[in-house]
Amino acid sequence: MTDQHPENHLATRITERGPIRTIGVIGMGYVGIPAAVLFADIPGITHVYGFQRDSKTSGYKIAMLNRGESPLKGEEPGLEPLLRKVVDAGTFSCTPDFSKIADCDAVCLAIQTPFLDPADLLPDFTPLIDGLRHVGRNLRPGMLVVLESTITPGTTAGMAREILEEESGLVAGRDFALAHAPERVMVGRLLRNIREHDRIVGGIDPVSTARAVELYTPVLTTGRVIPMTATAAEVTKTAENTFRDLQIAAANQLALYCEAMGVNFYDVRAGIDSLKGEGITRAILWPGAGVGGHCLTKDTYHLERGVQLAAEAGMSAEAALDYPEGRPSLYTLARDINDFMPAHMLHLTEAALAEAGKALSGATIALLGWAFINDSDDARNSPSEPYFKAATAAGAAVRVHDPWVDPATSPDLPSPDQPDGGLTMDLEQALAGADAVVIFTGHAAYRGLVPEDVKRLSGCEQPVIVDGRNVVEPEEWVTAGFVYKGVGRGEWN
Ligand SMILES: NC(=O)c1ccc[n+]([C@@H]2O[C@H](COP(=O)([O-])OP(=O)(O)OC[C@H]3O[C@@H](n4cnc5c(N)ncnc54)[C@H](O)[C@@H]3O)[C@@H](O)[C@H]2O)c1
Ligand SMILES: CC(=O)N[C@@H]1[C@@H](OP(=O)(O)OP(=O)(O)OC[C@H]2O[C@@H](n3ccc(=O)[nH]c3=O)[C@H](O)[C@@H]2O)O[C@H](CO)[C@@H](O)[C@@H]1O
Repeated sequence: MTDQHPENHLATRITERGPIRTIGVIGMGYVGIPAAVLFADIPGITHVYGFQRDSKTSGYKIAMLNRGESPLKGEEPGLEPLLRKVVDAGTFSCTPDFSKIADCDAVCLAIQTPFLDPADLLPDFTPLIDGLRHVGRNLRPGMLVVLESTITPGTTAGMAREILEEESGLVAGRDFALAHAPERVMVGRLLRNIREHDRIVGGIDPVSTARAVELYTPVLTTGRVIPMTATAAEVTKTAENTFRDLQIAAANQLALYCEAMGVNFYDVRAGIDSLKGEGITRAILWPGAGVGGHCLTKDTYHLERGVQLAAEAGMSAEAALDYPEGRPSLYTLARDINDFMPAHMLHLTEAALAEAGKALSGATIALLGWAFINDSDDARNSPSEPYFKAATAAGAAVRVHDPWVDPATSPDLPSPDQPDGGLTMDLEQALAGADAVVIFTGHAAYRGLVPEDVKRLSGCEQPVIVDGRNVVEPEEWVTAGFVYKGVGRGEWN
């Protein structure tokens, strides 16, 4: 007998299975580890398996986690004590044995989804597909499968569903529940973000959504669950970062206009920001040397690809995208503007050196900041990198400093072929002989730079400073004999 209402079939299977007691989280990384230990700390949960493949690069995490030690870099308040608590309580264990997925009521996939090559902007779903196959082979009726990874809209109801059904012989929405619940964590506040941020939860059908809401609700403290469809959840995640990137691009473009008109962007920003009130406040962000990191540099392209795939999938006529003929996407244009900012920083450097009677070729540049974000060692997709490459190609000698990024442990070095990768944590070493000091990251250490000290350390009669994060006070540096340029600052010499 074919069930006219497959979701009722699923509801029956879920009822038969009862409340969620055993959970699996695949991918013991920045997202998976906090998710797993928070699940394991919920009263009534019997066990949480942290599934981690025993790979060369990450297999070491298995033993570490089972000892109650976190393999994550940097400070994560509360994480290790909670990990130790649930390991000691026996409610969490890490394993490479995927067959234990069959014992779970719910399985979450928190696997990385990098872009293979920034040039083609296509995501590398290989690790995620491998994880989905492991789940499919161990899938049981009534189970809930949740994708937490950041994915292209359409992936949950499309590729993921197909793989799970192919591997299991079961039918999504009839035999098992399937949903997407994107992560909004930020490194340094993983546990807090999961507990306090609202949680978007989207199923491929209402029963799947309800089961996913049941899974995540006990984890939240001040956050609330926001239910929707799986594809809407995928669009929400990618669009929330697309919008942030767009807002930054709007600030960057206005900063370029202000420079061209000899106007101080920060005066204009204060003016715009003074407009307060319901419906008229402006969300103006900050211009800078560029946009880096793992989220904003990619999520726009996930969103764009989602629209493209929907069109190619021949969605119903009304789903075809209606957009001004031949016009580029506003969002990819925003990406282009943000990706232009390192080039703008080089133009500012060249102009400032020219005012000091020097050329870019043959100049020595102290590039301050390799991390993509303030007071962090995270250098993923750092805007400093394209600047470093372009300045070096133009004949400048570039010395990179960052007080947080340790050359000995950093996977992304300015020039790996150099003994220390062209990166130093010693500011005096970086400043020695510099014709130009160029600030790329708003580290607190750079806010306290004293112009006279920097000039002395550089040994340069008329040095140059280019401020990409508005962290120094122009007048102090001009008075100390620097040629000053700053993003959005116009003429200050
Ligand atoms: N890190 C963040 O701040 C953050 C924030 C929001 C969203 N996200 C998204 O969450 C996802 C995970 O990101 P992350 O930072 O935790 O990645 P990560 O690289 O830190 O962790 C991924 C883990 O999964 C493991 N893994 C990969 N393939 C596997 C497989 N087939 N089976 C078992 N384990 C496997 C890896 O070995 C690694 O330990 C990504 O899609 C990312 O975009 C990350
Ligand atoms: C869970 C998740 O996905 N979280 C994301 C994560 O994003 P992230 O880690 O990439 O950090 P961002 O702060 O977005 O910075 C990115 C780059 O943009 C530059 N920048 C920033 C602001 C500005 O006004 N002008 C700029 O030029 C900055 O220097 C840096 O290079 O945290 C944000 C909250 O911090 C979240 O909103 C965002 O969803």
